[in-house]
Amino acid sequence: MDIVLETTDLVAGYLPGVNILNGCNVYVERGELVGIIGPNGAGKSTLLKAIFGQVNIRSGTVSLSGEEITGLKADKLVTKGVGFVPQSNNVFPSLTIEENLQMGTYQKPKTYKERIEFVTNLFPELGKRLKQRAGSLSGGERQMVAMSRALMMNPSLLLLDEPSAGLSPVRQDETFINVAQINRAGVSVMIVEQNARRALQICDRGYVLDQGRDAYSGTGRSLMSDPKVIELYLGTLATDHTATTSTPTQGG
Ligand SMILES: Nc1ncnc2c1ncn2[C@@H]1O[C@H](COP(=O)(O)OP(=O)(O)OP(=O)(O)O)[C@@H](O)[C@H]1O
Repeated sequence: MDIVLETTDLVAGYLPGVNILNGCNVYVERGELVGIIGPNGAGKSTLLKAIFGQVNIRSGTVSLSGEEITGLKADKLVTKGVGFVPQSNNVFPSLTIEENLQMGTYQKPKTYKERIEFVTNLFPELGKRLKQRAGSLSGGERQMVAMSRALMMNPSLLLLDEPSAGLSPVRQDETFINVAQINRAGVSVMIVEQNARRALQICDRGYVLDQGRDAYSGTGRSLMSDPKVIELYLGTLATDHTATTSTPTQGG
């Protein structure tokens, strides 16, 4: 397996004595789109923040393509090929789309031309509106700009924290399509989502986090149709109960 990202027994938290991640093991293979779902407060966003050097890691490791990157700070991680798109405040509203994208290459300004070609090929709509201020965009369009800005550094791994949060159903759909498109362009992606069912539809694999542990893992399809996962996390809307091949990972 060609593994881009792997966390091993990750324990992390914000306040002294309170662990939010309680031994979390996840990985992303090169080219994969991996979803992290689970109940409110399970530690999904904390997992992304711990990987991206924004939460204290108390034990365990994070590796990027086999190199240990545990606890490295965000600026280092960006140069090593990790892109992170936080849930909110992820564009500079007073700057134009073009200026936002330029900020994405501030560490490697020479690559700007090549990278802007990449993102505007991916999202032609952005290319047409480069001079528009980001603050005047809809929530979904802002997410597109935020993801594009992270793509300006040509990341080998993109971490997305709830990109569909706060968007209308139509805009959520567009955002999931954009994420799938980024992945198809060759970028490995780890996405945290509250909209679990929709996320699992576009993911190659997923993890259900519960109380800071990876409780279940499997293909998107197997998780969506696993009666235990449905009962605990997805509600009662599922219709396909045929496949039950997800794996309880820690006795979950
Ligand atoms: N900055 C912080 N300081 C202290 N505790 C925090 C902080 N951020 C998050 N927490 C706590 O960590 C726990 C996990 O939060 P986290 O945001 O990782 O969960 P989540 O699974 O992403 O949940 P949600 O789906 O509701 O966003 C929660 O109990 C939360 O209150």
